[in-house]
Amino acid sequence: MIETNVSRRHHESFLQVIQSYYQLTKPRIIPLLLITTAGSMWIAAKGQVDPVLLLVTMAGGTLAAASAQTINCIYDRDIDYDMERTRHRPMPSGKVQVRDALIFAIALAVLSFTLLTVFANLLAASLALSGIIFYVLIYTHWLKRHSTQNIVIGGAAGAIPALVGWAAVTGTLSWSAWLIFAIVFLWTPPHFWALALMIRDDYAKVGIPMLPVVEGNAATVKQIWYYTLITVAATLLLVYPLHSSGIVYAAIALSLGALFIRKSWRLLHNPDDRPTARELFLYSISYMMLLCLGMVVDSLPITHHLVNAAISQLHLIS
Ligand code: HEM
Ligand SMILES: CC(C)=CCC/C(C)=C/CC/C(C)=C/COP(=O)(O)OP(=O)(O)O
Repeated sequence: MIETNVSRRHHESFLQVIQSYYQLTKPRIIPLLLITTAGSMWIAAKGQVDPVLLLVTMAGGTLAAASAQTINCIYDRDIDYDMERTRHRPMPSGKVQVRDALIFAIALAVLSFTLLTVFANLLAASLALSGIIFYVLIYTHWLKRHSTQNIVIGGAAGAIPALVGWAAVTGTLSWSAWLIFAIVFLWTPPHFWALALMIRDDYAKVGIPMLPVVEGNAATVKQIWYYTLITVAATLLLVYPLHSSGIVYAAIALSLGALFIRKSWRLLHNPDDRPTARELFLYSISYMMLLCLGMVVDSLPITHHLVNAAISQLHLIS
């Protein structure tokens, strides 16, 4: 009886340890990073992605992002302890020691690099590694605590998975790859500043110079507005002049974009209204998810067949 209780306790604490390491990787953000990788892969492969390559690239991307987030958790453990939202993370709450987290992060990075080099190619592996380095050194170490432009420049790290996807398929980077990178890059300020408007007091408390803290809500919503407009315009360049996506993607990008602009416009006129900021933040996530799914659907051979059939029907009628 006593032995059973002891083994149950061991079992529970083992699960808690696993859970703590899992939380270090900030797992909720990773699926969207992977969706941007997928959008890029499908366009690069013209709708026919090798399933093994897809699996390997997703796994390599996940490991790289998890490594980057773990190092971020180690570095930011002081401010994470002071902020309500992040206080219960594994580092500030003392569930994982710095040395162990560091070993975990290095193991993840090595695994990611090896997997991508062996089963995809060196360019994809190096891009993922540069994503980790950029996120840790440029965003976390250099900019996050020192510049109101922290997330604008730092946003480049979050856009790298799109390059990884393209590189995994083609072994090179093209204009379209850089455009998908730019779309995620330009989308990041509306995504993050909408959230920062909601939790600016938390950032102010720990002295992180997020734009709403330093320049106020009115200046922030203006910036969000401009970035939203440029993001939506950029999404259309995939159709023209690049011709990498077709009419189905164009319709999706236009509809999603119109809604993005509407929500951003509402925030522009209600800079102090937290529910409006929250609505834009939540929408920004659905927007990126659906936009990338639109890239995938548009690239599929069946979509091309259906579109061509519809166009021939229209010709017949007219
Ligand atoms: C420098 C750039 C970025 C910053 C500073 C940032 C910051 C944040 C923060 C602070 C949260 C709230 C997380 C929480 O409550 O624990 C969040 C949520 C989220 N971010 Fe970002 N983000 C950035 C870029 C990205 C990128 C590039 C993606 C994916 C393409 C992304 C996807 C998400 C998702 C999916 C969530 C919602 C997670 C949930 O369900 O709670 N973010 N972001
Ligand atoms: C290819 C590759 C490995 C790319 C790395 C991409 C990556 C990890 C992007 C994450 C972007 C993000 C959610 C930042 C939040 O940081 P934060 O520290 O401001 O968030 P917090 O306030 O919740 O701690």
